[in-house]
Amino acid sequence: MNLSQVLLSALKAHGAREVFGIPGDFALPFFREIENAGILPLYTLSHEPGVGFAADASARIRSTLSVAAVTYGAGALNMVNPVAGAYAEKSPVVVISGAPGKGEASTGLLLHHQAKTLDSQFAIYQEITCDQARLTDARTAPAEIARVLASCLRESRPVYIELPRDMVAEPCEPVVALGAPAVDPAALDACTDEILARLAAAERPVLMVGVEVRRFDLEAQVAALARQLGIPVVTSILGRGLLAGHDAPLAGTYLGVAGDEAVTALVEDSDALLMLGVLVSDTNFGVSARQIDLRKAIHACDGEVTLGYHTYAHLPLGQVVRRLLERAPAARQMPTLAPPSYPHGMVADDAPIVPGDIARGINDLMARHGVMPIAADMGDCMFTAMEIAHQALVAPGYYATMGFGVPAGLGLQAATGERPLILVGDGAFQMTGWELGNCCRFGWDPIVLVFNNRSWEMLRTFQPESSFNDLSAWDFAGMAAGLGGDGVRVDTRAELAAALEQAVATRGRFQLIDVTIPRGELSPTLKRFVAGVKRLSAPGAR
Ligand SMILES: Cc1ncc(Cc2csc(CCOP(=O)(O)OP(=O)(O)O)c2C)c(N)n1
Ligand SMILES: [Mg+2]
Repeated sequence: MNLSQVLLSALKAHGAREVFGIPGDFALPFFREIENAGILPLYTLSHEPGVGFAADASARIRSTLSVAAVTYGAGALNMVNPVAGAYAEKSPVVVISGAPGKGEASTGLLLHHQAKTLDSQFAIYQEITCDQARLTDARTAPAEIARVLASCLRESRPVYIELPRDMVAEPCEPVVALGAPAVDPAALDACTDEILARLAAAERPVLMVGVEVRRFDLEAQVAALARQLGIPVVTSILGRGLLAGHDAPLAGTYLGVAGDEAVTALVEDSDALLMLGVLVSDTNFGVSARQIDLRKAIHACDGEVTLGYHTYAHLPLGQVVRRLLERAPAARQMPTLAPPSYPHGMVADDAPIVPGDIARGINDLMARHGVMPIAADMGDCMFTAMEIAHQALVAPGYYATMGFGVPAGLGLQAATGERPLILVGDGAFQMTGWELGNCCRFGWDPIVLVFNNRSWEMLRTFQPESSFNDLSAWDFAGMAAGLGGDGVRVDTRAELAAALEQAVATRGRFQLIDVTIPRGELSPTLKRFVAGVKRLSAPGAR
């Protein structure tokens, strides 16, 4: 085999099921190898941010690594933002960048696509990946690939592989995958015993699940653990959608002052908050009504478990969950929880549409036609997603970048074959919505709801005096046909209800519903979030 075939085979063996990418002259030879080898299907998109977001979503929904292949310089540096978001939200994306060959790198000329030096890109990617390799020697390449792919899966973070274009066809030995690092059984037992002792001594234990539970494919085990422990479960905002379809005593999503009061009280009154795979971020905890004393919490994330003032190192979450399941006593009783409730029954009348209506309309639609995986962009559409019945959701809930929604929806359909629902604001659609033009090439047919308030509304809520938050009215519905889909603008709730039914009934072409929302109208969740942030950030609030 050659180096490209070895790399592609190793990627597939480690869980990759496709490559998203855009070539360039430094990557053309590698893309030719991808196409000729047929080891992984290649989906080329139109702009590298879309490549990164699509690969990120594929990794999230399949709970394993994914691949984003680009050219050197203009391509790879164009993808820095999505990879940074994948790093922040623990999504294992393998970035493969073409690069100048040995000969050209030594000409002494400034090469096209070169920024500062030929090492600059590698240095930039060192900041947003957990491991890196430059495949400049076919003798060491298998071990380099094995190391980097093992890091990607172990850390659940992006990694970076630089592939000089004169190396792609070099004969190469296959990759031998590295095994998982050994775990100290005594430390694991001491840690799990301490966790169980704290939970047993607590009067109000609560389990909070976060992104790592999905990333390490632990939802079934964590649902079983919650049942065995007999304690209520909540998700973090970034963990929204976790345990959907699993039998777990799920109370809802913790949103602090922006969320359900009962869920907020459950978490903030707990005397033993067990956080599994939760990122302790401002979006997860920044709107806590009361400061949660994290020193009383038990936090398992990033391969460590912290209890109070001490930390157990090198304990992967999967091992901790496995050992807890083996050692936890059977629950005396299950918590009596009111199941989470979600708004239904949108009135299909001539009233204008507000974001809360969209959540109701989608909940009604899914009650009739079944759930769909959801990709949400940053903006009020993401807060509206918190009001949609709990199911698989990918959204930039912590890194909070715009542009994620449409490409992530395409990544979902490429990865799962399931038709996704995409929620995106007009501002974010202006960034990456055009990737919909690639749907017809690959047979994708997402249903896309554009929250068209002609505004950067989230910014306006924090700075209403600035007129630069006003956007003009783009006719997104009118643009759909030119991109190979169907578009309709809806101004009333009756029109929204009809458009949703029509979209579900139409397969094979993306369906874009351009939803007119009066400027200034917010989802109930965003209203509470903004009010909470303003109140908690007021002088003397804490
Ligand atoms: C890549 C990037 N650049 C800027 C910003 C900063 C921002 C956060 S929210 C927002 C406005 C979003 O407008 P949209 O119409 O999409 O949604 P809505 O507020 O509901 O009306 C901006 C510009 C972020 N997060 N990411
Ligand atoms: Mg908007």
